[in-house]
Amino acid sequence: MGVDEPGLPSLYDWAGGLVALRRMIDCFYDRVEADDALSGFFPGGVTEHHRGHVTDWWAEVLGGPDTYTQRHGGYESMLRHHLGLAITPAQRHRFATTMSLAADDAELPADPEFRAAIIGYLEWGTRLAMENSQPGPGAVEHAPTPRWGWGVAPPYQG
Ligand code: HEM
Repeated sequence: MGVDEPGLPSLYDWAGGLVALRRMIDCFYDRVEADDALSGFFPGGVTEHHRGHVTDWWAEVLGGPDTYTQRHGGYESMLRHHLGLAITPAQRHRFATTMSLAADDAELPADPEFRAAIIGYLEWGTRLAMENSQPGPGAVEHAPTPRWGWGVAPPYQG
């Protein structure tokens, strides 16, 4: 169940759990590897290690198991990976739209409520990643891993 939305399934369960999220992440990085704007971030291709860790991050954010916090270093580790990348607005936009396409590739649920929720997280997360990737201080150094929910448009329960 969602961490703070009693009576509603978590976004993680709605997506189809870890297997479905891994499918989305694989579709995403397969596209990234062929993308002129994004492939340069991953010289030599996107490793199995990276794909697995990012899947665990998304699973935790969407209300699944807290594996990323327990085993991969949590928020601080995710933040560290983005420091200094100097992500541009165009690269951020490409990243977000590519994930939306990957959700289609992976045949995640296509209902408006689920897609609105994950796109909301993507807009939020990519903008934070872009800000935190710029030179100089400014990033929030310690925080819990975020937990995302349905927001203002949960599944309709007439
Ligand atoms: C919702 C937005 C994002 C999420 C959830 C996310 C998630 C993550 C996570 C969890 C890691 C660490 C993986 C590990 O523990 O090994 C990571 C690393 C990385 N991310 Fe992101 N990221 C986001 C946005 C971006 C954007 C916009 C870019 C670039 C355009 C980017 C580029 C990278 C790169 C290059 C690394 C690996 C750095 C390295 O291995 O040194 N990320 N990301």
